[in-house]
Amino acid sequence: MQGRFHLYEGYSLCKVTFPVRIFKLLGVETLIVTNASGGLCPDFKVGDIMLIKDHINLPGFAGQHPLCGPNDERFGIRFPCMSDAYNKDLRKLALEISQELNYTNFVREGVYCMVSGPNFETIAEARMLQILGCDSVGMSTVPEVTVAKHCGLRVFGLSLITNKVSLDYSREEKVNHEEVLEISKMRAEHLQMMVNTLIARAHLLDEGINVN
Ligand SMILES: O=P(O)(O)O[C@H]1O[C@H](CO)[C@@H](O)[C@H]1O
Ligand SMILES: Nc1nc2[nH]cnc2c(=O)[nH]1
Repeated sequence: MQGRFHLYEGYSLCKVTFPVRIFKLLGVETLIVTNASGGLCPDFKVGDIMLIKDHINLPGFAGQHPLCGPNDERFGIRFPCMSDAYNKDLRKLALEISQELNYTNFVREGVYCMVSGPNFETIAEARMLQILGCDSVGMSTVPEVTVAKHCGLRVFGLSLITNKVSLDYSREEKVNHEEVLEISKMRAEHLQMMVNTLIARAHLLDEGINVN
């Protein structure tokens, strides 16, 4: 996909995730998601690439969930397991690739949290998310991943840390969307390289071939 739909644009989560079901019907087996997010983990720097290990579906806690409503059994079961949403083998492969590409000083692993947006976090909200165990926060991805997991797609996710989320009332810098775009442009080639290499090697995992 070139771009995506967001909840904050006014689309229902059913519409936001519709393309994922189309992918499934087209025979797609693996969904690779990328996004931009704000770093909450104190160790993260702007420009880091975070391999998404897990997520927190904050809108889902409040009933904004793409699988609410009658379950379409053609896609998946009523109560899907979500404890292994991000495929372990692909994450391991991505870590190995980041070593080969000499990217280790800016590749991390962590937990992504979705909020609805469109405003960026207040300091109190950011502190709360950090306490909850979130390493980064953004306004997308989780609905698509949830629907992908529901219909049995294998998922791999990368989040680019485009800014540090303000956790301190004395900090003067303010996050803005221009910064998000600028950092995304700066890291675009590294992200492309990681994804391209991963795609080139992922099928070897399916065939049970040692990728090292
Ligand atoms: O998650 P993506 O769409 O990559 O982008 C993130 O960056 C935008 C805010 O700057 C929001 O859309 C947020 O979700
Ligand atoms: N919610 C949220 N989304 C983002 N997308 C990019 N940076 C951020 C951020 O700091 N907060």
